[in-house]
Amino acid sequence: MGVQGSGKTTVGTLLAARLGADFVDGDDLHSEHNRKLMAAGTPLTDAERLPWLRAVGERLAQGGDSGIVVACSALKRSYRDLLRSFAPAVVMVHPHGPMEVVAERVANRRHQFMPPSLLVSQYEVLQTLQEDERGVTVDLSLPLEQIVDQAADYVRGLAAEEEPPGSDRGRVLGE
Ligand SMILES: Nc1ncnc2c1ncn2[C@@H]1O[C@H](COP(=O)(O)OP(=O)(O)OP(=O)(O)O)[C@@H](O)[C@H]1O
Ligand SMILES: O=C(O)[C@H](O)[C@@H](O)[C@H](O)[C@H](O)CO
Repeated sequence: MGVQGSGKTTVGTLLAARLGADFVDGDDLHSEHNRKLMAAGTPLTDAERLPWLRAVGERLAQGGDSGIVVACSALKRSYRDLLRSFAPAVVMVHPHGPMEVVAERVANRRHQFMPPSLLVSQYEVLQTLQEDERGVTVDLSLPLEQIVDQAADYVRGLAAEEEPPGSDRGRVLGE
């Protein structure tokens, strides 16, 4: 999860490889209508995000043979509640940090539909992870390797904790 340019695709791809899981970019699940709105510099409303979040939830719920990592902004608590209604065991990884750092990154990359002008609105909408949400916040200013280490440690820690005692599913994700 995270604002545009926070590193969801980059971190998600590396994390999925580390865990041996599939990777899906939620950007690929947006409707043509939503893509056009964003490309024109119009932030999506809750109602416009809803069908997209459902599609992301369905994809999460389908999973993959060895797990799945999905990149999705999931900016509000209510959006994440919706995703959890599809996939209750989902773990959030949130690369988070100063807007100035992200602004510089988005200024230096090309995106298929997301203009840098939407970044302020993304920070305005963002609600960070709350205490009772299963997830980890990582500092997006860190080198990618460290971000992925922290995220993978968190996910593996949870997987080990949640392994039922005496289970023959002793293998921790990605090992
Ligand atoms: N920790 C990092 N250190 C340096 N550069 C980074 C880091 N994380 C991401 N980047 C760079 O920042 C840019 C944005 O990253 P990325 O595309 O992964 O973000 P995103 O959240 O998926 O964006 P969007 O949601 O807009 O698709 C890319 O050019 C990426 O290489
Ligand atoms: O929730 C939203 O406003 C949007 O869908 C975006 O956040 C994009 O999907 C994405 O992150 C592209 O940069």
